[in-house]
Amino acid sequence: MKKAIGLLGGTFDPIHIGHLRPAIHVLERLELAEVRLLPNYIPPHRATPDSAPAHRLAMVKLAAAQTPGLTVDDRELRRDRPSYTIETLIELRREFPRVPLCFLMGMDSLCSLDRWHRWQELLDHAHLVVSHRPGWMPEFNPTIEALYQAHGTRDSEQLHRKPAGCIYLIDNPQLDISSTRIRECIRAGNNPQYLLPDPVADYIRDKGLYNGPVL
Ligand SMILES: Nc1ncnc2c1ncn2[C@@H]1O[C@H](COP(=O)(O)OP(=O)(O)OP(=O)(O)O)[C@@H](O)[C@H]1O
Ligand SMILES: O=C(O)c1ccc[n+]([C@@H]2O[C@H](COP(=O)([O-])O)[C@@H](O)[C@H]2O)c1
Repeated sequence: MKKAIGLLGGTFDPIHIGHLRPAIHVLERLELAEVRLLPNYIPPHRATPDSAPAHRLAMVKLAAAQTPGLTVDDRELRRDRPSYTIETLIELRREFPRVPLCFLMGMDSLCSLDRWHRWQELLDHAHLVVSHRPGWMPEFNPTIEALYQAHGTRDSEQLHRKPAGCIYLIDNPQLDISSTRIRECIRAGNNPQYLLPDPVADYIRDKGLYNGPVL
């Protein structure tokens, strides 16, 4: 079987170290072929992002350019409608019929997975690799608990033996960073250095995103 592909979907408004360190950790620990960063167009379950899709994509590209193994997949931005993960996974599965696909997410995303569009079908097309996130204990509601009982594994080899169907909680270094906090930091006129890659911070400053000063 070909090497597994990692997928990290997000609004990335903006992309930050809390996305990138877990992505690199998973890439290396699970020996993935790559981790594709998939910026969404219209996030299904949240308010419209502050910055336009083109800005969010540009920042994701700047972040990925610095790191071997991280690539950018802009397919959701080419669909002019809410970015439902199930549609993305079905499309990718058609392109890679037998390759293991690992959809990466933070613990916050797993805890609310039962509110995703056609969530029962997600594991037919991909594994879920879940990073711990400060403030989010793996305390599942009964539906997610049942899903985890049926699909959870502690054996990472399973992710390579099967193309889809496992939930794997990965023990990653935890970083208490969010895009919300970064937007607030910039809005308050504070310095976001070391929370996100320098080229992304420069881009935000140049474009005056999040009401920061345009230089
Ligand atoms: N610090 C973090 N540690 C682990 N996973 C994270 C972290 N930040 C984001 N993620 C995960 O990355 C994915 C994309 O996150 P998203 O782009 O919404 O970032 P965010 O920081 O949660 O944004 P916001 O604060 O705007 O809600 C989600 O699956 C989320 O759980
Ligand atoms: O498909 C859904 O219904 C769905 C609901 C919520 C989130 N998602 C996806 O989960 C990823 C993280 O979302 P977010 O809102 O935390 O940036 C991103 O790829 C979203 O498109 C998908």
